[in-house]
Amino acid sequence: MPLLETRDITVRFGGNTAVDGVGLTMDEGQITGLIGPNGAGKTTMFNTITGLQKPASGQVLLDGADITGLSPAKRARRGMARTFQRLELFLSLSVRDNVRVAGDVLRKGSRKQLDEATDAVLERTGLTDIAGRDVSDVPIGRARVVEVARALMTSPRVLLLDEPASGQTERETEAFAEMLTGLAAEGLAICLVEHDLPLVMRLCSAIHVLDYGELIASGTPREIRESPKVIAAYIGTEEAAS
Ligand SMILES: Nc1ncnc2c1ncn2[C@@H]1O[C@H](COP(=O)(O)OP(=O)(O)OP(=O)(O)O)[C@@H](O)[C@H]1O
Repeated sequence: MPLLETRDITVRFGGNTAVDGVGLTMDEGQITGLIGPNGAGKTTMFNTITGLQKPASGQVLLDGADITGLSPAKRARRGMARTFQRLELFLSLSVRDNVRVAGDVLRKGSRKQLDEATDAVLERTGLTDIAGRDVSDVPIGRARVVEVARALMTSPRVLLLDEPASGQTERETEAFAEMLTGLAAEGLAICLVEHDLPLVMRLCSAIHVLDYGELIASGTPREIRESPKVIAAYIGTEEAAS
């Protein structure tokens, strides 16, 4: 059974169908890609999975349980965490406090335990050296890692990342890729929305492709690369399906 599954999700904004009957799955210990040209419906799917967007129809299942009616907070307590395409950090707080605050909200335990958990996450994500800096002074590539660290503070089972590599240098992306591979190896189900297609092809075991709100392909990176529908969807965009 997949850890996370959507069944026949449709989302409409007025007369515009942003997501049209999409069913996709994410497995434990795997990095799953969700790709598609601009406006394809990727962020809308993330919003629907995490409870920020109510679908017109369809279901979201976590571990086989229907969570479609649950609030974002309840989903978070069940192990769902995400990052945002437009960074949603607390700019007046330090890196450490941005990470710590997520644990404050969701973790039980003493102050000392929370401090220790924060240190462990900062270490795990390679942020210890900049922990005391204001997040507003941190380059965007590393600020994206701060968002991931904050998500990890909730001890998620499913982690949804919305364009995490955007704004990163090549070196930062390398370190980031290594971190994601390590997190998946520890059992996390990671879903990656990302325009850096070579990165997606390299990291993901399965990829779902949206185009104009419809799921046009699901498969391994090789199947996706060779899919005529996917190639057609990307023709005319700057991104090459290679
Ligand atoms: N709140 C909203 N109100 C109205 N239309 C919306 C809203 N959010 C998204 N849309 C529309 O829904 C469609 C899907 O948008 P979405 O942001 O999910 O695409 P995306 O694949 O994440 O795009 P991008 O790669 O550019 O981030 C687009 O046509 C978009 O204009």
